[in-house]
Amino acid sequence: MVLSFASDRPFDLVTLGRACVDLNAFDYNRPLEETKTFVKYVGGSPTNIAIGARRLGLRTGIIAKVSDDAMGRFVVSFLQQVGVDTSAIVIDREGHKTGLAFTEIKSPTECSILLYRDDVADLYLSPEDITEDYLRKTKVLLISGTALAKSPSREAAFYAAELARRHGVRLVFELDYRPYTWKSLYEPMVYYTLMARLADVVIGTREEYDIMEGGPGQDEATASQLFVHAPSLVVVKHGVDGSIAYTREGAVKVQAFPAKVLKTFGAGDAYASSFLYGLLAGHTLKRALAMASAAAAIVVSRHSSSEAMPALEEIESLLSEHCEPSRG
Ligand SMILES: Nc1ncnc2c1ncn2[C@@H]1O[C@H](COP(=O)(O)OP(=O)(O)OP(=O)(O)O)[C@@H](O)[C@H]1O
Ligand SMILES: O=C(O)C[C@@H](O)[C@H](O)C(=O)CO
Repeated sequence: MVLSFASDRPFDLVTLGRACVDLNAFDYNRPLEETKTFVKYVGGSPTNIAIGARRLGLRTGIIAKVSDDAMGRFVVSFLQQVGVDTSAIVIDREGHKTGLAFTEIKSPTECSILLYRDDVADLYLSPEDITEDYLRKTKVLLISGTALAKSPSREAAFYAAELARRHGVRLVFELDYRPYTWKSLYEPMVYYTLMARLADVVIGTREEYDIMEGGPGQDEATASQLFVHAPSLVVVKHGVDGSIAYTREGAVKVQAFPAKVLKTFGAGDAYASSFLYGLLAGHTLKRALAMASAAAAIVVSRHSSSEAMPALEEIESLLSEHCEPSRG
């Protein structure tokens, strides 16, 4: 087992961060300016991860703040339908809105996201909204880096991380950098570093680690610097060039799977949910990485990032198709 987890907890995974709405271009393969129709999905990286992990059979929940309107109700009701626990979702009573993401699908390789996130409800999650009892109930807490972009969500995330450590909950930090939410590059540099040092597992793209480190770095050096602190597992994603996981004992690399790509976003969320599933199921690091990579390849071939999350059989079938790697 790569990591041990507390036993006898009602939840396997709780995520903390934004619960939002994605409006994905329906008449795609054109710029956003020319897109007239959109399909509405639940979105936001930590929410997608809770949904993806639930689809694989994990018992998941999410700590978030949503608007007191139709968008907030849409998010909560979808999560309930798919079996993600919503009892720690707080309703904002001060009129802040749920974030919206308009996704542009110009071509399978040219995608972008236009976020409407001014004064969004999720960044108003506050330490008072965090319940110690809820955190005590999970094996893993995943914190999204975007939750650190602003107070009081920033303090809520650090408070939750502290409670997680106190109660033997494994802490996963997903860097999840979205440029528009931060005031300067110094902010993510400082807060990412502080959170990453507290976490057991850190997951991010090379570009996101560069933001954290304040300049271009090397994967191995990134991992070694974190191993001085709490992390024992550091995952660096390189898009279609695959990903690599470092432990104190060494590194394991996995290739991306070939995919008929519809859009590029959502890959990272599918990857995290499936990777954590693999770790919690006690698979080898190689197998957990391959499952992550397979889930990501499936989601990039589909229209959404949440409803598109694959079932275990779909991941296993892709793995066996490519005969990689052996079970562990
Ligand atoms: N075009 C692709 N085809 C197949 N697999 C892909 C593709 N892009 C990404 N992946 C897989 O998804 C993993 C994560 O992708 P990436 O490094 O782009 O993370 P990310 O930037 O967090 O994703 P996102 O775009 O969802 O924010 C990669 O390591 C790879 O396994
Ligand atoms: O909130 C966002 O950043 C957009 C997401 O909702 C979207 O589903 C995505 O980018 C997945 O990673």
